[in-house]
Amino acid sequence: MARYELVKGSLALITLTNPPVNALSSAVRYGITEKIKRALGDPKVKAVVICGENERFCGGADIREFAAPMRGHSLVMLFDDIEAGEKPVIAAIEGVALGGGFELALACHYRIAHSKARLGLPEVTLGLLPAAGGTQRLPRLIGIPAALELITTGHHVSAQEALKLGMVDQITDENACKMAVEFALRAVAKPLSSRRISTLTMPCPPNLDALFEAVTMQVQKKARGVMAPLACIQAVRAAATLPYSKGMKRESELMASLFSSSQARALQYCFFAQRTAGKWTLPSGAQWSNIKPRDIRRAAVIGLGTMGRGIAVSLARVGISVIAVETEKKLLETGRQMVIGMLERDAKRRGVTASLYLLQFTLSLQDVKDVDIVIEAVFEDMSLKKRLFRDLSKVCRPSTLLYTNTSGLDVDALAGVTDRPHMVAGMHFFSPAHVMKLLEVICGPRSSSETIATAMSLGKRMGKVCVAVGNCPGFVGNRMVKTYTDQANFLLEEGATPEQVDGALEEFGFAMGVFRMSDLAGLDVGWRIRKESGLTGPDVDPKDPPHRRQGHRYSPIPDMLCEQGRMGQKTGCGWYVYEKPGGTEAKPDPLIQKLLEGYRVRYSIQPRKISSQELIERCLYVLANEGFRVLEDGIAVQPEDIDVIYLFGYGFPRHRGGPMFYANMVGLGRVLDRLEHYHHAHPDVPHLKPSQLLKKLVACGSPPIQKWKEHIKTMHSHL
Ligand SMILES: CCCCCCCC(=O)CC(=O)SCCNC(=O)CCNC(=O)[C@H](O)C(C)(C)COP(=O)(O)OP(=O)(O)OC[C@H]1O[C@@H](n2cnc3c(N)ncnc32)[C@H](O)[C@@H]1OP(=O)(O)O
Ligand SMILES: NC(=O)C1=CN([C@@H]2O[C@H](COP(=O)(O)OP(=O)(O)OC[C@H]3O[C@@H](n4cnc5c(N)ncnc54)[C@H](O)[C@@H]3O)[C@@H](O)[C@H]2O)C=CC1
Repeated sequence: MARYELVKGSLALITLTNPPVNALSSAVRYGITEKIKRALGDPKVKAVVICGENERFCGGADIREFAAPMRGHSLVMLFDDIEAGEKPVIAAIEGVALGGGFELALACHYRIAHSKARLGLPEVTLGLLPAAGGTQRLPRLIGIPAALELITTGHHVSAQEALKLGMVDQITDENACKMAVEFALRAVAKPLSSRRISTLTMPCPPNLDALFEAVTMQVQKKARGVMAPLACIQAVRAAATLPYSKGMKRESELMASLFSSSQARALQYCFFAQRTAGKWTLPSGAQWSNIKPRDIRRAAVIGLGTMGRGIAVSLARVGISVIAVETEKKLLETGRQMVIGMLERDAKRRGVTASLYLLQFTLSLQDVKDVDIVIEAVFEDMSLKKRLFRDLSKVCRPSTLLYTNTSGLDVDALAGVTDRPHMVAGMHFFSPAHVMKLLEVICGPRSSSETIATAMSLGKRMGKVCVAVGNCPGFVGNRMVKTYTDQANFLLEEGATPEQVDGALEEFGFAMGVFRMSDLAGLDVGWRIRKESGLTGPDVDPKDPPHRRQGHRYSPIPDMLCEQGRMGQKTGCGWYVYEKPGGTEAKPDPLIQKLLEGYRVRYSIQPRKISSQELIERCLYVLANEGFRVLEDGIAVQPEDIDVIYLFGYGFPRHRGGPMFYANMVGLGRVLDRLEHYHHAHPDVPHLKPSQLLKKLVACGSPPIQKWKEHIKTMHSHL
């Protein structure tokens, strides 16, 4: 786990050997401790270089080991020994130096980094703090403000930035290890006292209290209820106010309070869930590792509305040429200007040149005949989309793959009108498509493995987190979110207000509650979908009373808002009122209060006071319940896929892990009990009826989430 070599007769080269990221597992910690002892004790050795195998210095502690209490050699003692040693130790940083890996580098006397390396202390993103001296050494090295920024956000920095901040001593385009060896030979003669970071005097700005207060407020605003960033601030404050040894003690106490917290477990689960979702498998046996995706160079985007524009930008900024198609000159021109503006702003932010030469705009579908793929983003209208897919199969060459960005229509029905049903699938982007990280890739029953692999790999190339899911109305995300918004609407009928429901959800950790989010997205989006599925509009069965549709309870309140032209932020009012159309500051609207009161009177609903507990349980347990049904139906293969969709597409608070992980944390037995209770109270809401899978898991003793897969019938997979 750590290799030892004597080079140039007087240098010990210690290489961490724990692929793929040389994580500091207990075996690695043991290995380095032994090798450092040997190097420091060998009179032939005058200096030491530490590097990592496969051009990666170290990705930090082995996160998998955090599931159990930490055992084995202590990093803190090892790092103190390295720093206190009388021989210069040089960290040769290639690839990454993150978390414990960067703390190891901070304990060394010098740091040489490759120009492409990335460095940082991302522990906070795992619900922890850098507890191997990171919170004490980094502020001493680069000052309190910069250290606070890095430690509380977990941001990685480039080697160039690290050099500017003083985190490394030198950067190189050559092999960092070779450079470090040469550097070490020169360092032998130099005194080490000024190189021991723990002994440096802390550079303290004069207004220390104000600084800590401002950062605390910033953190509380950005990540409400999240513990780790606040603990990070306290640890850095200790560095600023206490001697090193006392600061280390405080760092360790704060880490102990985080280490076994539910937030840390949730955040670490998110880290692995994201990686698990990237490893998709189809029932045919095709998977991420054995199917070659097509190389995509030219794409067409049909429809330059809200979504088409973002999709065009996402493609062009990774070097894919785009032909965008619209129906009218005016719409094409508006779309063109928007896309160009978005690309230019994006390029400016990234310090690159906007790749405008990759864009082409047309009113003729014939122009897409030679592209590798088409992504359709026209109105959510099945007959329009079918017409378009028929035309596309006539226009495009036989090898062109066809994708739809529908938010919930049947992908297979679209495949069925083409001459190439196996080459059709869904690529469901989220709005705004050039910003949101999630991409649901929808596998129709006839979609080929290559079609799916190509969408997944293209998504990754565009910087998306891709999740492969099956084909059903709303797929995973929108199918589930309907149950959540339905509950929120029912709660309004029963006595809650939009601000009460949103307040409870925001307190839980959502950046925006369900009603504020609907106002932002536009209420007309859901209205159009409800009309399309016959829940409102002329297709409604006239025998259905207003609060019942298709045999179940239905809330017509959102439709009533749309009928009044209250479409959300864009019209200046929706569930809330805004200062102007397009305004963002939501204020409670007395007209909504009146509308709700009138509704309750008309349907003889006695309003009641609803607790935050009920608001959260009804909205979130029903969400997880539908997640269990999604798993049961084989629309998602594993709970991690659902959670990743909710984390990246719906703003589910990361420190809660996602709806399925949250249900697991609450306890499946409790979720089942509460759903039974609410279903008993509202028998006309089928989504409150506990799913079979939930009952089965509880009957099996509520296994941990990683084991649920064993209880899901994979032979029914629709992927
Ligand atoms: C009281 C107790 C006191 C304890 C004191 C200890 C305090 C500490 O020292 C705390 C820490 O370090 S916490 C760890 C901090 N490090 C990180 O957060 C880095 C996590 N890794 C990454 O960002 C990317 O993997 C990275 C950028 C490194 C590489 O990205 P890639 O996209 O190239 O590769 P991935 O697909 O992400 O990863 C490849 C495989 O490696 C696994 N992995 C990555 N980092 C790991 C890590 N740190 N520990 C364990 N496994 C890790 C990753 O899961 C993936 O595995 P497979 O999915 O099986 O292939
Ligand atoms: N808006 C959203 O938040 C999301 C929407 N979607 C889906 O993306 C699709 C597009 O939605 P939006 O961009 O919001 O709609 P939009 O109404 O903003 O834009 C649709 C555009 O398609 C154009 N169009 C219509 N027929 C066309 C044709 N035959 N050829 C070329 N262009 C044509 C229209 O002129 C319009 O500019 C829909 O299927 C929607 O369900 C998916 C995810 C999120």
